[in-house]
Amino acid sequence: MGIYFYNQGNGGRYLRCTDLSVTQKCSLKTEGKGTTRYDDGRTATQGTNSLLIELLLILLMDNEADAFYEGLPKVELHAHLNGSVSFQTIEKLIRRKPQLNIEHSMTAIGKGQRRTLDECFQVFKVIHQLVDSEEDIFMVATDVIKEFAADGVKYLELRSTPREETTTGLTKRRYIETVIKYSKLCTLTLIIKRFLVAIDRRNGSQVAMETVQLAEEFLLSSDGLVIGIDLSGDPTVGHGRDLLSALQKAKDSGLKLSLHLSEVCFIIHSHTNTTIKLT
Ligand SMILES: CNc1ncnc2c1ncn2[C@@H]1O[C@H](COP(=O)(O)O)[C@@H](O)[C@H]1O
Repeated sequence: MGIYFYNQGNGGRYLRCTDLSVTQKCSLKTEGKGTTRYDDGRTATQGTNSLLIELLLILLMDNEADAFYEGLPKVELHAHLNGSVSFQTIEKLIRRKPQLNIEHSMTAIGKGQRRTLDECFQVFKVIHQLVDSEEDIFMVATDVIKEFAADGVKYLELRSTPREETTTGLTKRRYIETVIKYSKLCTLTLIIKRFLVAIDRRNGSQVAMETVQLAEEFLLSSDGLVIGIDLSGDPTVGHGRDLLSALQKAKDSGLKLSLHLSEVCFIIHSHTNTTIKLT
């Protein structure tokens, strides 16, 4: 492990620690003493200040913990495709569609920011504007899978709501085909991929039934990639009861069910006697 700090020529002093996998750089107020070394052509001095060493060890431990957690094999069972788009991919999408005037702040909820449930669902609407063609969906699905793989995910269940867009010619069938296309193409990534076709409860029972029919077709034709149905969407809209027959149909045809239900408080005016055995 090397621990040293160096001058960058602009008067700034930087601390850097290196072991086999970690390089950490940070600016420091404290001055240190030591011998001069060369690092990438810059002058460097070895630190002897114990406070600095202590700080370096903390930084290293943080990095080692990150590396440890990154390396752990994981399963990801709740990834909405358009809820998993990284900053970098959003950047590419924004560049593709400058006419939309979409800014990063409109596509994500920053750390510590508070939003209402309604505002959260508005974010998805903005992302959907950016992801509205086969090319966009293919790029998003590819990036999301690669990023999960890089994060140590070994089993990934992606879910997404098929959409049709008349302006780009996108159909719901092509949407699903495009999401699973990369999963079929990529054999190198050591990650098991599965896909759930999502029902957005806002679209009502008729669309839910059509979505189940589409999912049934893919259950039979996608070589095991499409395995189930996800019920999602704004929980304040509509009533889960109206979707029960679609969910029952899905269950009867062998599709697995993953349901967002009862996420908000309602005053219950009426009950349903229908139950679906989930296991
Ligand atoms: C409490 N969290 C949540 N509850 C309910 N639905 C959610 C959700 N988080 C995401 N979605 C659903 O996922 C869609 C975006 O991804 P896809 O376009 O389908 O890939 C959202 O529009 C919403 O329907």
